[in-house]
Amino acid sequence: MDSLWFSDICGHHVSPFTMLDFDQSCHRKHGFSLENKLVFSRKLYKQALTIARVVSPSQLAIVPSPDKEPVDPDQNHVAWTSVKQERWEGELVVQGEIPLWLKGTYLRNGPGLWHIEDYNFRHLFDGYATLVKLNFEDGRLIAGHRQIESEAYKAAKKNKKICFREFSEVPKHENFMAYVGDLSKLLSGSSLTDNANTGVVKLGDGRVVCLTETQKGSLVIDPNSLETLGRFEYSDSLGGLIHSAHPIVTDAEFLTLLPDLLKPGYLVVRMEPGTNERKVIGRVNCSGGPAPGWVHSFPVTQHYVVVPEMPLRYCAQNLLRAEPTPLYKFQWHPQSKAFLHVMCKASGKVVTSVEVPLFVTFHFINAYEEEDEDGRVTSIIADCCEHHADTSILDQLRLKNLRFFKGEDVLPDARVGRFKIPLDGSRNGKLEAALDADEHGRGMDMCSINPAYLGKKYRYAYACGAQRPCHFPNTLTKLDFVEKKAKNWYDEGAVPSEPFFVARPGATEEDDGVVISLISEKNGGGYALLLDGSTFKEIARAKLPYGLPYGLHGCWVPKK
Ligand SMILES: CC(=O)/C=C/C=C(C)/C=C/C1=C(C)CCCC1(C)C
Ligand SMILES: CC(/C=C/C=O)=C\C=C\C=O
Ligand SMILES: [Fe+2]
Repeated sequence: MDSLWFSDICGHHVSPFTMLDFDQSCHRKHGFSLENKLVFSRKLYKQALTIARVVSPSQLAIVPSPDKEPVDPDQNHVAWTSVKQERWEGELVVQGEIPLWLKGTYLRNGPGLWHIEDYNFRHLFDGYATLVKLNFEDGRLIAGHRQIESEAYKAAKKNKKICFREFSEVPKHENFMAYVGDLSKLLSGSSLTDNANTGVVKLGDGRVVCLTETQKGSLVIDPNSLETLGRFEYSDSLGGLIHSAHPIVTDAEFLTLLPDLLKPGYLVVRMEPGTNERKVIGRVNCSGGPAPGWVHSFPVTQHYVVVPEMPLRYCAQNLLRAEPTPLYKFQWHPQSKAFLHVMCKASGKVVTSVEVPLFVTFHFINAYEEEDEDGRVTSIIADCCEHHADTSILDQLRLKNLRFFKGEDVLPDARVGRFKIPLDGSRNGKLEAALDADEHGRGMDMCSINPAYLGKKYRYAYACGAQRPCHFPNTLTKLDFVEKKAKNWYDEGAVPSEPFFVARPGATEEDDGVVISLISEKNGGGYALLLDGSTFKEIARAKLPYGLPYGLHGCWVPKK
């Protein structure tokens, strides 16, 4: 049966046809019906056939993970080691002083479990989500962590194997028919992961949602118990399978981008607090390339949404592959160029699309409008953690590379990339470093700002930088875009996670507040750290009972 399938699929006579036709013809010939009768795009389907042609049945057998190598305990940093247990909660002993105004819960999400039984995952982004909380009140600190109960995680635990498509991992198929069945599930989205391991946001109505890049991976959690309450169901009929991992969330709205892989472009959508319905603000068509650029994040100004079109683009072929490619589900298309599109939030009109130098970024930091003396908006400034248009950072985030550090300086350089987008009809935008990257050791990612400055002219950002030699960002850094200086915090061998800024209630200065980070230490320990937002000096730390794995993004849930 396998070889029959293979030769059918390899047939050179294949004409464009729908899934339904395909299903019927499969059923006629082989008594095999594909589970999904969805009529899907001919284009994607033809791509599926191309992949099927290049994948030989032997490649579909269960294969050991290529990264399954003996782990050197000396290299086994707790940041890159699966979380010790499903959950824990307890009060921490605080050294220093937690300000009494700090009342609420910091939540941090990230991929904390990177194996199932003896199968080790490949990439940082594959891990099953571990949610961490730090609850501050009256100078005291209660911490906890818990695994997010996604369908993907529950199925993996039950079946002792990966059952959904993760960032780089794909369930192994027993035979070729199972592979073809999985392709149809991929196109309907049912085989995609809901492992909400990227971030966590508090909606304007108080609901707290963990997110990843698949829409189905939007899971509502309880910020106190960290229990997974269920899927956040989008009640609209916008469809699509993926969205930006970083929506812009304020008390007034939730904005996100839905990439359109079939007709390359993006829908800009908005959801009101208290609803589950996203409404379309507008649509941007891509200016180049066969597919939209990856939109892990995007920035907004007060009146505009900036839609980035990176030359690192989603790749339907790579989505369908059983084994990861060097760029996973993406492909680098330098010839397709890079663009930034600016959409008016009120009208949905694209006011400009400019070509910009090639860039690679996961994270935009902020954006704002620049005005002339008559108050007319002349340009938009958009800042991001920019990896010098070099995609190798994605490979550097493979667990094999993260777990192997022998002192070589292998972290690719990054900078604060500052785009200037003219609004006078010019066709090109500029990209320059906002400050000398040596200020932060030429490492730059995992940024936060004072949320009151979202979309507005701002002076400070907090991020992870580098003290070299290193293989991963290892400092906490305060960036000052006026003085063009950085202040750096460093603890030898420690891996700090995203510095998260919480403003002091009533503050008038942008940096009046605290910066929270969770630190994974080289000795296997870990602690919660509080820095003063202004001086960037330590004000408190509290040791955790054991070190936690590296985590990605957080949010602040103030005490009601
Ligand atoms: C953790 C992080 O930053 C990114 C996670 C990205 C994920 C889980 C992406 C998953 C995807 C699939 C499973 C298939 C569709 C493409 C894509 C969105 C990359
Ligand atoms: C850890 C990371 C991206 C996370 C995405 O959410 C990037 C690190 C880059 C290092 O320079
Ligand atoms: Fe991110």
